Amino acid sequence: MTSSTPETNHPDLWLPDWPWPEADSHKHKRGSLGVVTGPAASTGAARLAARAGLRIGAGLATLFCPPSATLVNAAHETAVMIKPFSTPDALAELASSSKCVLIGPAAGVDSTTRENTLEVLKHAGSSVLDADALTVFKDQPDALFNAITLPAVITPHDGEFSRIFPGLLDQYTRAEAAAIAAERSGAVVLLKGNETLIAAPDGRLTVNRHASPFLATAGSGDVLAGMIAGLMAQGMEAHRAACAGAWCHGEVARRVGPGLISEDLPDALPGLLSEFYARRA
Ligand SMILES: NC(=O)C1=CN([C@@H]2O[C@H](COP(=O)(O)OP(=O)(O)OC[C@H]3O[C@@H](n4cnc5c(N)ncnc54)[C@H](O)[C@@H]3O)[C@@H](O)[C@H]2O)[C@@H](O)CC1
Ligand SMILES: Nc1ncnc2c1ncn2[C@@H]1O[C@H](COP(=O)(O)OP(=O)(O)O)[C@@H](O)[C@H]1O
Repeated sequence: MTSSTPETNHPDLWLPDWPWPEADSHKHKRGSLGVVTGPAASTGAARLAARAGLRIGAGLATLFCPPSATLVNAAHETAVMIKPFSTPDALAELASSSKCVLIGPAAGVDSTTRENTLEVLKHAGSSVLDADALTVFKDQPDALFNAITLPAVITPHDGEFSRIFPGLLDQYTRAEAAAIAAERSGAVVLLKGNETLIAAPDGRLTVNRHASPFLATAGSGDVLAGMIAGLMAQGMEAHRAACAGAWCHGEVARRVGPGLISEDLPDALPGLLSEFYARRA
């Protein structure tokens, strides 16, 4: 177990690795992101995430949805694409052609989400797991950890963290708990809160305090997961992508300020990204 003090998150840690498009880039080169939606009445969280992933630079963002959710998704989206799937095998095929897949936001706490999550972990180039994709492993967290063999980020809030790492938050500091969780799971663990801990299995440990209390609103975590997945779709290394996502999420929240709703966050990214772009070497 590490007892080291976390490094404070700052753009110097990841801005040099920002995946800017080259002059000869095209959308496929910039990286494809897939986001799995829940059934028809539970699709908003995944749409927030997909929009965030596209805004942060993924060349293609596609919602992978059960057939029942096709029309509701299609009615809401324009730049984000929609691909329905009916079975875990069909999702596996879609995941195989994605550089990163995000699953969990409003996916549903049921065996379908569990099977779909295992397919994503096996077939996507990299994965981000949030919300229900973590909760479904409450009774058997080792089944989740054993399936993590490729780059993966998990983004639990305290409730979700305690379901898959029972007792850690009672026995250790948040920094220690996140570090142990990363080592145990093999994933980068981003433990959300007003101070967010970001731990990698190799021992890197970062704390993000660049945030806003106005992030305490429904769907803001879904946007964060989408930002991280969008950066991983562009090839950014998992721990750096998680740190970059957390900082940018906090910065756009500060810019929006009082009255913030989650929809505002992705659309505040271009202003921030333009400042980053002007600073590049
Ligand atoms: N627009 C949408 O469609 C949204 C859908 N959402 C989805 O709604 C489902 C339920 O998510 P929730 O996160 O509300 O609920 P959870 O199913 O994770 O359970 C919430 C419970 O967890 C415990 N908890 C402990 N620490 C917590 C913390 N820091 N934050 C929140 N809960 C904490 C509390 O006891 C709380 O009652 C998920 O599938 C989620 O993705 C939410 O993301 C909100 C937005
Ligand atoms: N008081 C706060 N100060 C700073 N950030 C916060 C605060 N409350 C919540 N957040 C951030 O908002 C996000 C909430 O995510 P989450 O709990 O998953 O919500 P949701 O499921 O509604 O998307 C996380 O990134 C968390 O760090």
